[in-house]
Amino acid sequence: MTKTVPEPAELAGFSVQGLDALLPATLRLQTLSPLPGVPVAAPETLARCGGLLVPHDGEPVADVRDRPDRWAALALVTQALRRDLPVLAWGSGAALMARALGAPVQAVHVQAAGPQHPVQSPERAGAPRGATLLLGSPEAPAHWQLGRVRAWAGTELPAELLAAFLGALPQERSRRPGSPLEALGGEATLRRVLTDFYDRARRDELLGPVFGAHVTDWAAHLDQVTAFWVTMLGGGARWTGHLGGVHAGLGVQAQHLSRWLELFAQAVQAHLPPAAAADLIRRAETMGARLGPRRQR
Ligand code: HEM
Repeated sequence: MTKTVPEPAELAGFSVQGLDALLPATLRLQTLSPLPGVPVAAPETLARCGGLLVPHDGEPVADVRDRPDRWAALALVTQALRRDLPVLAWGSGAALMARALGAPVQAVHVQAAGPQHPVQSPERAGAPRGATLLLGSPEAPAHWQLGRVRAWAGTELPAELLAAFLGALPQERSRRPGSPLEALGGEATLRRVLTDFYDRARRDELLGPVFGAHVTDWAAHLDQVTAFWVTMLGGGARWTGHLGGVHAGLGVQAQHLSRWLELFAQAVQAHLPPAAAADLIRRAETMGARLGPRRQR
């Protein structure tokens, strides 16, 4: 399948680059589709995104069958919503945001443009539930806002909307982490916790012999266990397996599990602030409870 690369959208008479340069580096804008001078967002760059532009690119929104790139775009804006990032969307970008927020999208007949009806994208969405309608009607919203998302149905973004968006960015910067993994400091922090935990477990008189009897390659074990926790903490599907199956033949008893949880809590508390530590310990206890019944025999 060949995909035509859309021309970068132009913001009439307005330089994003110029204004963005005035913002602190931590607040830099990113864009979903090419815009001069603005880096294109990717899942791994959203953590550094101060605000997301979702420009009109004329790409489909309602029917995205056979368009993995559009599914990826939807996944990306959904992640931006989860992070509560400030978003400014227009044209087909506005329809995409509305779809990500659950609004229906339809093809529209192009209407005569006017102050109440800017030139429309060929696909238009109703305003998402709970949105504040700023211009137009509920069925044909020209401009709406929901939380930190602002959308303009027209294909050309009025300069004053961009200026207002950029002006509000410093106060609106999202601090919500994208996943529990990010909340506890990312994979590097997780690895420090797990390395410390296995140092303790290997030295432990009860657990040490069990691990010693089954683990020969500790680096590989640490990689596996890290992949497991990354997956459990929403950092990506890196581990596939069955925890019960892995432990079934190890002779794990109740005393092993409670020592495991005790040492895990010690390692977690040594590296994480109290709230993040409590969250990780609670997750381990829940998993331990699932390993439970087999232990009791
Ligand atoms: C909530 C509690 C526990 C969690 C979340 C957990 C997690 C894991 C994970 C993710 C693996 C690697 C699986 C893989 O290779 O794909 C693993 C392996 C292992 N676990 Fe646990 N575990 C728990 C409790 C225990 C306990 C109580 C013991 C007893 C000492 C234990 C001993 C082992 C051993 C020996 C292996 C290596 C098995 C092998 O490679 O043959 N685990 N565990």
